Amino acid sequence: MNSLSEVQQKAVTHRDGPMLVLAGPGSGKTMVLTRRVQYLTEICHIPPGEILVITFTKAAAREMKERYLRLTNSANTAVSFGTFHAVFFQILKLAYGYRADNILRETEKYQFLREAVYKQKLEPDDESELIGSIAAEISKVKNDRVNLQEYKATSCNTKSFTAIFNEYDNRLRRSNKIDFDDMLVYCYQLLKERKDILGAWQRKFRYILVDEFQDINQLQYDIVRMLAAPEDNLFIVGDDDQSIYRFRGAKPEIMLHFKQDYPAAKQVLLDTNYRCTRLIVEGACKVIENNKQRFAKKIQANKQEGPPILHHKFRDQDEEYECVVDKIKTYREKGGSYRDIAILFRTNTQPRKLVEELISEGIPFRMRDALPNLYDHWIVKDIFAYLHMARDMKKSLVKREDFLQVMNRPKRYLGRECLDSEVISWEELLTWYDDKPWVCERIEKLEKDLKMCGHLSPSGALHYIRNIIGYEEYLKEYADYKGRKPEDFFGILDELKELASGFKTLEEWENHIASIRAELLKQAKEREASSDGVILSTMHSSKGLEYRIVFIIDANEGITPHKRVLFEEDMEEERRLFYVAMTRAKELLYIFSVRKLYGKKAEQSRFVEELLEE
Ligand SMILES: Nc1ncnc2c1ncn2[C@@H]1O[C@H](COP(=O)(O)OP(=O)(O)OP(=O)(O)O)[C@@H](O)[C@H]1O
Repeated sequence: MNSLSEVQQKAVTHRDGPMLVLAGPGSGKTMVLTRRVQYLTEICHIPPGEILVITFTKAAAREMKERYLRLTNSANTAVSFGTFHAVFFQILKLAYGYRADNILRETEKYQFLREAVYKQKLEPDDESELIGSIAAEISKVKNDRVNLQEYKATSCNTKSFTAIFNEYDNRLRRSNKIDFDDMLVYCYQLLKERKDILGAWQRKFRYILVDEFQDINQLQYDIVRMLAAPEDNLFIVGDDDQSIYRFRGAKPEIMLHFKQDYPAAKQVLLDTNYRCTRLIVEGACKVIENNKQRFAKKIQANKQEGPPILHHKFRDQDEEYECVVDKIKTYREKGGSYRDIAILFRTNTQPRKLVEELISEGIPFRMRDALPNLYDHWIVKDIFAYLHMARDMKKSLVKREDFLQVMNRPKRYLGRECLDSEVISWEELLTWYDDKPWVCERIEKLEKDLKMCGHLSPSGALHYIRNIIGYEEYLKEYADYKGRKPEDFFGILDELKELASGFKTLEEWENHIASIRAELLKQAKEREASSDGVILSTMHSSKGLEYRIVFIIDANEGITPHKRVLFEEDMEEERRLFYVAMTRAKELLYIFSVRKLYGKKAEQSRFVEELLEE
């Protein structure tokens, strides 16, 4: 067992009242929390049932409980380890008799929202994107306790949003369901209105410990404050530099202002990193020091200097991923385990090509996040509709469904009524519109373009569809209408072109797509069975974890930091994310950038520049 440092000891043995433990990465937060619970039960003789440890994820609660059981050498405990939602649901369960089947499942949620969206006749191009952003907005409204009447929506027009919100909420009530946000809202209302119930829970949980406090939102904080009163035995642990959930409503300023809410609060700083070698700690600190909104602190490493952080710039992703694969193979040949290695990236769409590379090289891997399928994106579906039409032109068998998908992308002024058979007849189309020469002109151009496309490789056809057929122009207008940057949509086309390169025919490409799909399914099944595999994770999902070797890939502007960053506070959050990623490495950290991304010049990430600054 590790012996505690002096400051760790001070935190662990704090007796009563509020306490803030500010901690750097790898400084032993989990260890301090578990040791403190042990101290409270074994030394202070607090009944274990009076202690509540709150974490952000189920996995963290499980991990914390297991570590505590190992520490105390026991098989079970009455200490409660749970997420905010689990704890608040327990309170609601007792008050209202809710059962687990009252909790709305994710699939039901999307079904309810989808139906509400249909009623508004919004006709989005990307239905799942719209539903996702409406779901996030509903969650924000509930969590921030915003008055819906005064709220201005961003996912769609405010009138439709209000109608969708109400429809969704009524649907929940009718089916006697609550969603995850309601758990907080209802719990807050219950404890606010029923002093007797609040009193009972205050007596039950006399000691409350909260992990990852920097990620708390307003509603969670308000409830925790009520529960902790009047004794205020609130022990909070967090690292403001690792706050990465602002987009989900986390308010790191709550931790920064904790001393104002609790002037009597004691505070300690765990500033020694026991995880990473010294050069990794120094590099990470150099980057994070560029943030202005933070508790000023100096983190030092407990470990030796170790090898330097290895930064390398590659020509393109092909060269970059080849190097990742080579290094993994070499490490493995020297007897290392795959599971010692993590490859971290900013967004979960990033590693598609890498995944293909790992599959073809036979390197096992485990993904911590689901990989969204690019081929399910509406833009990709449009492109494939064109590609299929171009292929089918040769046999004069262009399908109605493909034609319908893109007939007005770009605008050709065509109506669905002009098509009545399953296979397109160009003559009939021209006859239908013979009184509209400008439409006929467009039909003839499309026919000619498709014939042309039919002779090209997939990659050549993609270029043709984008530039000659005018799909890029259509996307520009679409982005304009949506108030988005066209680059957001062009990125999908760029990525698709990259994936298409090397395939001579559409058939060859589609066979490859099918085999990758099958392989990913197989891998997902095997994931549970075999535990050895390189870890592939977004930076967000890597929080709290540690690996001997870490690769941060595509450290480029537009990726990390993400291109959607608008304000300085978002940039600081991006920097924190990069800092979290860097501090996952125990011994070896590779940071890779590319000079060309999807065929275009790419700038190295500003975070790399900050790291390399003299
Ligand atoms: N006093 C200590 N002496 C030696 N090793 C320690 C000490 N405290 C913590 N460690 C080790 O340091 C590593 C990091 O600890 P832990 O995972 O608890 O950090 P953390 O603060 O939760 O990190 P993060 O916030 O970055 O996820 C662990 O391997 C832990 O065993």
